[in-house]
Amino acid sequence: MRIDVVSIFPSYFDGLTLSLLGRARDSGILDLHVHDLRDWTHDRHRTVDDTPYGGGAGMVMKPEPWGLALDELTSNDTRPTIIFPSPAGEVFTQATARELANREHLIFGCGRYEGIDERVFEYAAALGEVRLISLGDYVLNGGEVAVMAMTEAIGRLIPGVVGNPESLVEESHEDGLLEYPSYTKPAVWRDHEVPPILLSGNHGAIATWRREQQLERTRARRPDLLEG
Ligand SMILES: CN1CCC[C@H](Cn2ccc3ccc(-c4n[nH]c(N)c4C#N)cc32)C1
Repeated sequence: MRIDVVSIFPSYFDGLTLSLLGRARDSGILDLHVHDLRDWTHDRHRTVDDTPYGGGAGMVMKPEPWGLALDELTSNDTRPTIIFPSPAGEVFTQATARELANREHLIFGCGRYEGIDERVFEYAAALGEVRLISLGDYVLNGGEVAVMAMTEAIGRLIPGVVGNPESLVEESHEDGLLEYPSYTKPAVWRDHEVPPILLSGNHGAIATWRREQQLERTRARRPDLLEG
């Protein structure tokens, strides 16, 4: 999979050179490129924003640099998926991550200020599948944090990125439930004991206990996941 990220803060993504995704990039499983939107400006000040038509506070990202960036990043392939983080978008879930992990080419466009000129989304629709996606119902200052989260959630599902694929199965939201609690040595820590069932060696009973823990936690913390 190829991922292109466009941002006015490209160094935000230095963290994607670390850990699992860093190794996936080094091994060629993940072909990730981060770009500075200002590279597609031509004025002395490398301007990417301007005042909003119709008035209002703040600034809006100009369409021209985005148009040039998208033209260049989509020139070599069929139809990429072009994702713009937005508080007005569909909410990103594990199902979204699974869906996007099967795509060949993702382009993430990180907005800042009050957002990107709407015509950019209209223009992009002729170049690929456009998705406006929100990280959740709270306001961030731009799209970069969302792209970091989405890239990690998607990247870890790409075959070969996570060493043991089995670990992708028993985790929160994969089966619609929250994950069970985890423990490791020592068996007793500051008078806190590991649940004895986990030391029993009875794998059937352990599996049953873990499932019960998942249901109990989901009922208590995320009853919405059990509806419908
Ligand atoms: C119109 N609003 C006004 C308040 C400030 C906003 C700043 N901003 C500019 C670009 C941009 C992109 C994503 C997000 C964002 N916020 N919350 C989430 N879950 C997001 C996600 N994905 C926020 C963003 C823009």
